[in-house]
Amino acid sequence: VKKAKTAKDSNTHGLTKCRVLLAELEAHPDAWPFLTPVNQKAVPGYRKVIKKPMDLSTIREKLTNNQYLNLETFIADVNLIFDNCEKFNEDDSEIGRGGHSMRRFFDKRWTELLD
Ligand SMILES: Cn1cc(C(=O)NCCCNC(=O)c2ccc(F)cc2)ccc1=O
Repeated sequence: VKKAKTAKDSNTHGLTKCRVLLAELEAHPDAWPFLTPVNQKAVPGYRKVIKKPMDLSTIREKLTNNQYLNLETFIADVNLIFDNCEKFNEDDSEIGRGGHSMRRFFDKRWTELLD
């Protein structure tokens, strides 16, 4: 029997789904370019082109610090990783293909986890 949803309940369930989704993204074979912030000293042009860098370790930090209000704000940061990747990398490159692969995986998994 589905309990009446309070704001707190939705938040808790939403955050549990964030933890599940983040763990799966971190464990994905194509996750390696996205596990840590892009090294802006080592990657020419990145600082100028990408206005809002994002990566899985930063999302992990924000989740640990309770900085995500709900599933939507979490999904927005994950999509930022993939949008940055598409902006900076050719589709036909190792990292570009990895970003598309991860986005397809994420889209499938969060829609499966929806209530
Ligand atoms: C998302 N993006 C990443 C890069 C990039 O060059 N990233 C370097 C990845 C180096 N990191 C690793 O190799 C690694 C990290 C953790 C791990 F557990 C195993 C391997 C360049 C453009 C771009 O748009």
